[in-house]
Amino acid sequence: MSAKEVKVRNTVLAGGKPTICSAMVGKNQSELIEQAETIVTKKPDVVEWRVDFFENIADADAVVNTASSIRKKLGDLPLIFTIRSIKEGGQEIPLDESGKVELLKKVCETKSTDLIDYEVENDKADIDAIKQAAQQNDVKVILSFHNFNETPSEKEMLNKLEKASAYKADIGKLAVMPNNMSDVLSVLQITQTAHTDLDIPVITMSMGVDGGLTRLVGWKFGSALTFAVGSKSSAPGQIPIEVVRQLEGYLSNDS
Ligand SMILES: O=C1C[C@@](O)(C(=O)O)C[C@@H](O)[C@@H]1O
Repeated sequence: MSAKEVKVRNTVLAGGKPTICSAMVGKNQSELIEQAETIVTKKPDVVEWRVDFFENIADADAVVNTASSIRKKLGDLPLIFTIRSIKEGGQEIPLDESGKVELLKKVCETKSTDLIDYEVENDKADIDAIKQAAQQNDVKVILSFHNFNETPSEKEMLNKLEKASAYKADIGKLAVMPNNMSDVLSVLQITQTAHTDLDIPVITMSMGVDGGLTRLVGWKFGSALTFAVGSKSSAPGQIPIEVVRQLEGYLSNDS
């Protein structure tokens, strides 16, 4: 397997092949289980739990128990555990950064997830602590960057992905909001550049209605994962999984 591929359970995250993630955004265990059951029927390749939506996030045992109940519903589908910060488009949560880091480490130690998403702009010491707990427990780390207001310059976007690589993330991720179609082209351009030049896989998307096309064709430019709606949307512009899957079929060589 090349350094640009990450294998989690039976899913290979690379670029250049269609791979879909659906998110769960329930506020309690029963909503999450219901969403997991619906999502599984839609056959994504990966599932994300957006834990910032979980009302019991401050109770680490509740989080770990819920992760294990979700895990049972997912069969062999890889799970991404994400606490998106309010700064980068997430929900307000009753945990400060050190509480968040402790929770992420515990989730790694209890092997409750396959991947952790943490933002690349966080303190390097926190990133290193999470990376270490993850590595010891065979959990992969995605270092991500989000901007829900605008699309930074191509140079800045590439810098974020390069930083993820320099910090030894397993995968780099970038989600930004376009204000025009040139912004959408920029995301596709930097996706191709990062896919060619970096030594880790990258996940990219342009959000909103205008960015929607990146969710359909990003993999052709090297994005290793696209987020599509399996039960409920977790970001603007996400398209139902059935639509993404069908189009991917037409764009694949083996169709
Ligand atoms: O980072 C991402 C990407 C995303 O923001 C999107 O635009 O699809 C959705 C989030 O749930 C996920 O954590």
